[in-house]
This record gives sequence, structure tokens and C-alpha cells, in this order.
Amino acid sequence: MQPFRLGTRGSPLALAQASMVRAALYAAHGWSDGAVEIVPIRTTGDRVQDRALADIGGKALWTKELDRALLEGEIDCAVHSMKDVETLRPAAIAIVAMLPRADVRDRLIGAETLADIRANGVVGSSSPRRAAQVRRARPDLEIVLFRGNVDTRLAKLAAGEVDATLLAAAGLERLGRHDIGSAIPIETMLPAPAQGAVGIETRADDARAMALIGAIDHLETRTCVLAERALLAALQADCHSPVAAWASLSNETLTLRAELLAEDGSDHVASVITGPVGDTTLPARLAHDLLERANPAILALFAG
Ligand SMILES: NCc1[nH]cc(CCC(=O)O)c1CC(=O)O
Repeated sequence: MQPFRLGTRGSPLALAQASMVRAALYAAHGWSDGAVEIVPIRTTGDRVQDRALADIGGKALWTKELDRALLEGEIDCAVHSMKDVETLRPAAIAIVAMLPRADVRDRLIGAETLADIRANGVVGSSSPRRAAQVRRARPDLEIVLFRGNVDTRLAKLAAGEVDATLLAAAGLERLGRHDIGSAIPIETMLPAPAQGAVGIETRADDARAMALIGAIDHLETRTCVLAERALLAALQADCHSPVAAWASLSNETLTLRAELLAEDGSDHVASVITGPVGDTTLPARLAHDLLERANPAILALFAG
């Protein structure tokens, strides 16, 4: 039988995530070694390292080549960090499953807490959300563009290019580097929508792949992450928009928290909504509340 082909980006983090999906498929279906083939696909986002991804085409940079390979049948499914997947997906592609979510927090590397970074210090980040949240806590800090994979960033930090940087705990964990830096509490730094979640997409008309992948879905994770993505859609946020969101689920009750920030962190608006998990109006209602209370400087970054 032809192996089940699992498309992924080729970065160390992406390959680690693809291996996790392969292991989950082996466990769910009792498949033996070789039944799944990991197919690395190079994306534009992997090639361009010197500019913020928001400035060169946004999240599509990570998905375009994988979408093409999926739609043309070169792969049977595509594995993504859900954080990097555009809010609006082609109708022919379905987000079928997510692995159990990892730690959603950011980790600070180079200092124990934001308060410990030296006065007027420099923090490396290319995330509008992290930049705004850091400057809200520490308006004296300078934020400089910082991209590249985890090892590249850590090397730049070690070389003294910056005093500190921030990385998702989930990515560090998956690379076996969970000991690096210290976790920033969610109350200080609400994470990016979908942070910590690995998702798998198939063609919407491929019933076999949908069933095989559906078997490894972690429903709680998918429910929460889809609520966070629905919020982004309702906000008409793009990757320039400093937005944080985190949904959690307990006893069939969904709690969705979110925060919109001014780019320089000088202003923000935060809100939370709670309701039955089946109530699909929660994300749009939260978005409405946030946009209604946001000042013009924040509003300019949202609603298209
Ligand atoms: N934008 C890059 C990216 N996409 C997903 C992760 C981490 C893994 C995750 O959030 O699931 C990272 C690196 C980071 O933000 O530190």
C-alpha cells in the first residue's frame, strides 16, 4: 500500500510536529513503521528571514505551497502550527483535527521577568502582539525585528544583539528546549490566538483522509482554537493586528478572553465572554464588545 503522505514545512519545529502527528496516527490505527511518509515542503516564509512576515504577505507565506501540494494530491494531509494558519481558508481544504494543546504561554529568554530587563534595553521580536505587550509593561524598552528559527534566535541573543527575546513555550517544548527561559503568566501576556496547537488539514473531498485524521482529533483543543479563530475573523484581524486571545473549556462552558492593543502598547482593550460551548455566537459577541470600546488608534489596526 502507498504510504499516507503527511506534508509539512521543513523547519526543525515543523518536522517535530509532523513526527508527533505520525506517532498519533500509528497509535490510533495500529499502523507499522513506513505507513506514514513525512513530506517536507519549502515555503516562502522559510526562505525570507530578513523581514517581518507581516510585511511580506503574512500567514499565506507558510500555507501557500502546502495548500498547492495538498490540492494537487502530492500529499494526503498538511500539518501546521495553527497560529500560522490564515483565518480564512480555501473551501476545498478542511481543518480536520488538532493534537492536544501544549502550554499556551510565551517564555522570556534573557531575563527572569520583563521587570528584570535593564532600563532602555532591547528585546527581539517580530510579533506585533508581543511587541505591544512588552511595551505596555516596559515602555522604555526598544523592540527590534527578530526572526529565524529557534536556534538562530538563541544565537543572536547569546551574541548580545538583544537583551531578551520571547518564544512560545509550545515550540521550545517540542524541540526539547523546555528548560530555556521562564514562562510569562497568562495574566501578564495573553497568548496569540491558536498558540500551542498543532492542526492537520486535508482536502474537503477526501473522505478517507478525513476519517483517518479525524481519529486523532482532540476535540477540546479544536473547539477552543476554532473559537479563537472565529474571533479573529469577526475582528477582521490580520497579522499586523496586535491581538491576543485564549479560550478554555470547563464543564461544557467556554471562556474566551481577548485583548486588542495599540502598536506601541500605550493603550489596550480587554474583555472576556463565557457561555455554553455550543453557542457559536460567543466569538462575534466578544469581537463586537472589544471594537465598541476600542479607541481609534486601536480600531485602525482592525476591521480590515
Ligand atoms: N510564528 C512562528 C511560530 N509558530 C508557532 C510557533 C510555536 C508553536 C506553537 O505556538 O504552537 C512559533 C514560534 C514562536 O512563536 O515562538
